[in-house]
Amino acid sequence: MLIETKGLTKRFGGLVAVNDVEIGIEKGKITAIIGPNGAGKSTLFNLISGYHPSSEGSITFKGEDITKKRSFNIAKLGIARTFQTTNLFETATVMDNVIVGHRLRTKSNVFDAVFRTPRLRREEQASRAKAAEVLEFVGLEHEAHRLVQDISQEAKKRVAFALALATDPEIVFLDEPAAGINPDETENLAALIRKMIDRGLTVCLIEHKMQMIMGLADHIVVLNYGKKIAEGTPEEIQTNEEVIEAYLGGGDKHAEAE
Ligand SMILES: Nc1ncnc2c1ncn2[C@@H]1O[C@H](COP(=O)(O)OP(=O)(O)OP(=O)(O)O)[C@@H](O)[C@H]1O
Repeated sequence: MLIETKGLTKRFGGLVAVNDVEIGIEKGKITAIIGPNGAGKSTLFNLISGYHPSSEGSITFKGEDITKKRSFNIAKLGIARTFQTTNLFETATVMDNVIVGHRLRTKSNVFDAVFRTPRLRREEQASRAKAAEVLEFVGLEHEAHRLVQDISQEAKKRVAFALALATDPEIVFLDEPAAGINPDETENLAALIRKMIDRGLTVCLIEHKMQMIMGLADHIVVLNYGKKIAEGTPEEIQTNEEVIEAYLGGGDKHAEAE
């Protein structure tokens, strides 16, 4: 397993958002985390990517304990993520947005910036080259110099992917990558996710669009009220009684329909 969690728990005051969760994310595969609204999916992502400290339990990446690491150091290890609402700089170009993502991996400091040292110039060039490479990968090479505010919703999703890829990750966590886009655009993004797998990446995603997930995921983990209630192949999950009950049973807000 590339990533494993054991007994992972997150409490917010009295609320147990993630409750004793054990998952394994296999290298080179697409793992989907599904569950009704408020099930703890985003919190689980936040724990693994170091945005929230866990209350209990452990997280390992390639056997190394990363439970206590901060988000910056986790990103450096090769774990990237996108957010439900990625904060892009709307009035900057697509290219500049992606360059910011790449700066995470560079070393220049204020001294370098003030004196425009060779290191800074070298790194700027490298960042630009990396941004161009990932923009081509996500199919946005022709939009690189457009302002983010002028590109389509699907293209913005691709920029978010490019930002994550610019950090040279081994695994990418995608938080609802297909939210707010139409079925054709959703299929395009699914194809991009498959392309990431073909290039040797591992993908873990949260998604409410069941049709997309069932056609894309190798392995599905289902959360409900913070607990893992099922996991398995799409076929196994679709026929799992507890999963059907979680989606169709009581409760106020449930997963959005296709
Ligand atoms: N920072 C926080 N402080 C307090 N409670 C939180 C915090 N983040 C999440 N929660 C609560 O934890 C629970 C799980 O939320 P989370 O966002 O992880 O669910 P989710 O499965 O991602 O939901 P959605 O599908 O709506 O995004 C919810 O009850 C939520 O209100």
